[in-house]
Amino acid sequence: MRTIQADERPSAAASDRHIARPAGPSAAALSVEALRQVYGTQVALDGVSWQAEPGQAVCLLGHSGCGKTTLLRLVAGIEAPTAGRVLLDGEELSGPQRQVAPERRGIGLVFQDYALFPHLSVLANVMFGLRGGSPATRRAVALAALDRVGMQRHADGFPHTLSGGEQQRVALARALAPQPRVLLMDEPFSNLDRRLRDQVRDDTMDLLREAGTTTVIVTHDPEEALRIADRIVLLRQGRVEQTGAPEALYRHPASLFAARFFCDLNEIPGVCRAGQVETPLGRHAAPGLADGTAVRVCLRPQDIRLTAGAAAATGRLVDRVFLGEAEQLRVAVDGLAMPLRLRRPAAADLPPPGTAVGLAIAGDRVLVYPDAAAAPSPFPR
Ligand SMILES: Nc1ncnc2c1ncn2[C@@H]1O[C@H](COP(=O)(O)OP(=O)(O)OP(=O)(O)O)[C@@H](O)[C@H]1O
Repeated sequence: MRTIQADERPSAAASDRHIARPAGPSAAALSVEALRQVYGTQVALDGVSWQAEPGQAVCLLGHSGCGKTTLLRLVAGIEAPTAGRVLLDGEELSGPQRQVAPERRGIGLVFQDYALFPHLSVLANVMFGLRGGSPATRRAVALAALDRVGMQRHADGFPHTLSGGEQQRVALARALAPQPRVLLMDEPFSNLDRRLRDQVRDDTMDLLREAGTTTVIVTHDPEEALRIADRIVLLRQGRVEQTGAPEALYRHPASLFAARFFCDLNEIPGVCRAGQVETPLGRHAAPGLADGTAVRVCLRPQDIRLTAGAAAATGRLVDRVFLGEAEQLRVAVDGLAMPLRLRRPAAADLPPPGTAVGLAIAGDRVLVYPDAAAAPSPFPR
């Protein structure tokens, strides 16, 4: 089955954030072509291809075990692929004939646990990866890198005296000091608590955007990918499920898997007849699906609202969960096995449970997919 590229949709180009992102002087275009990686009988990657333009931030996104870290290791050159190629500005780094050593690739790495040397000072940690030039020059370059991440005053300190966010910044300075052509980051924010994570993440992405560094970031968190990426590569069991700009993937997920990945969905089973699916919430277009196809009609909770006017359906309010700024309502609708979930800004004027309510839905936001559970898997391993 051909994977639909979200970029093929007209809205993708308009929302591609990298257009406004100038590439740094050393930033390179990275592409991986048909990468395959097999460990014994385990197929970790199977025909994976994607590109990062110079200066772009690409997020490799997917559930645990889908092959994200393996991809990073192949790009870094820590492992050689079973098949396929890695290219930097068109030059083959890994391929059937060639395997350039990691230290000769001009690629920087930030590990999940930062991997700072505990016995070296902050400054020595940053100087560690610098080659060439006099010790005084290397020291000046390392201090400048620490300055960029706001850590110069900790130059003589040691990693164990720093907070998690500070260690992350030192790791970033160490990776950026040699001016890599590409920076790879493996779950770089996952060790930080939530409040600190947002701040460090925004600061890091600002810095990388300023430097114009081509960056590949591994994450399993869809919100993080939507927030920081110019381009997302969504992986599923060693294959690319979909690639594109964050907004394109969110608005136009190419499969039920992709839709579920980015949002909690109300899923209503149905059957396609003459290009449409009849549900208790009305009739929905199902273009391109054959008569008799079992489908899932998917509605995001934020695309359903209560209305006193013309309603797609009526139901009875079951309950409300207060979420701070927002609230989730559950509404039972005749003909649906499960109550519908709605999300809206928290309001004071909620009727009591059991009240009859009208429901309006954003018809242009309804997603319809073949029901993967009712059909053979399109992703045989
Ligand atoms: N050296 C190895 N030997 C055998 N199997 C491996 C090896 N490295 C990875 N795998 C397998 O390859 C698959 C992909 O692993 P990988 O670490 O790339 O996933 P991941 O998406 O990074 O997962 P996580 O988010 O949990 O870190 C997994 O099934 C894993 O068990």
